[in-house]
Amino acid sequence: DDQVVARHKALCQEILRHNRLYHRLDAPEISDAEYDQLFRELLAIEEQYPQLATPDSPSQQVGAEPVEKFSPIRHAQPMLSLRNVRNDAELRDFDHSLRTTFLARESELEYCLELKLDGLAVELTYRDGRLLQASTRGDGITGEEISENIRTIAGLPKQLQGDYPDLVDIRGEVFFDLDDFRRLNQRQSEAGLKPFANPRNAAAGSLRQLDAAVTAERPLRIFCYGIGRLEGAQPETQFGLLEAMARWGLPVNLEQTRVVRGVDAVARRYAEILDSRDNLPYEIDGMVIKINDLALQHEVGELSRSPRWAIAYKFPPRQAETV
Ligand SMILES: Cc1ccc2cc(C(N)=O)cc(O)c2n1
Repeated sequence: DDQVVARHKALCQEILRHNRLYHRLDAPEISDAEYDQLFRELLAIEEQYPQLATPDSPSQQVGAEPVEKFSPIRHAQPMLSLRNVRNDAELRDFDHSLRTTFLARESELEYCLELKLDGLAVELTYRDGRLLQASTRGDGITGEEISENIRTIAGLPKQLQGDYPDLVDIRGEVFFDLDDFRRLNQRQSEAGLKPFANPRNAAAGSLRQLDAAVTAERPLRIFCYGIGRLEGAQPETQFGLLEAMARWGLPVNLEQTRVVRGVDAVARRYAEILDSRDNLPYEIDGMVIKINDLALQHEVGELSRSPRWAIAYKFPPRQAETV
């Protein structure tokens, strides 16, 4: 009767709307349990009134659903996380422990200093200069396969150029420019959708979209900062590695990177960045400090989950916005 037909129509609309929100915008408004309840009610009505199970009913499209999740990718070399220091005293401990314990050198160490982008870490595997696959960091050992989505990032070359290696795992941070982030949230609100809490969540949400067409509408950026496997000539220093990646055509934040000697110069650069971070077009949450000489990095080695030769010097949490 009319009431059943009306209920069936309402269920179809609600279910199709949820599919769009969930699969295309990664912003569901009802829980999976509520969604399942709607679907069960729809199937019950169509069991009683088979004529309602028309081709455009959600019940006829099951199976056509895009993949519910990403396939797992095991990183050939684990993607290590960075330990943190939060003040100059801890920074000096880090430097002192390196110079005395591991390198038995009292002389000053040379460090490569980068901005620490507040985004999502990814790994890009290039074979013969072409992007073979891309994955999120995940737990450092296994990530999610997101090659389709990564390919939508403007500025990321499909083909490396120059003296690129036969095979290289590039590590980088995917992020949003602040202006693009604000515009995206404007669009979210206009579409009656939940805005993203911060640029990092927006980058993660945009990159982990099941539908790459949605990712393509998101102006994601990437800065490459390191490598895993590299079959080819090894650069001598961290800065040299960054220059090589830039030469191959990869986006690298070279002009914001410094090589300095001694911990005092590290502290000075940190103060400089902390002071000027609000002028940057993207969010950073600190500075990355790495021993510049790659042979020394290998000599110093790694802890279970983090390099011994690197540290993140984090900024203090932002003061609550003064109203
Ligand atoms: C080894 C390592 C791990 C995480 C990193 C993260 C960033 C970053 N978020 O910018 C930069 C780096 O050079 C990193 N380096």
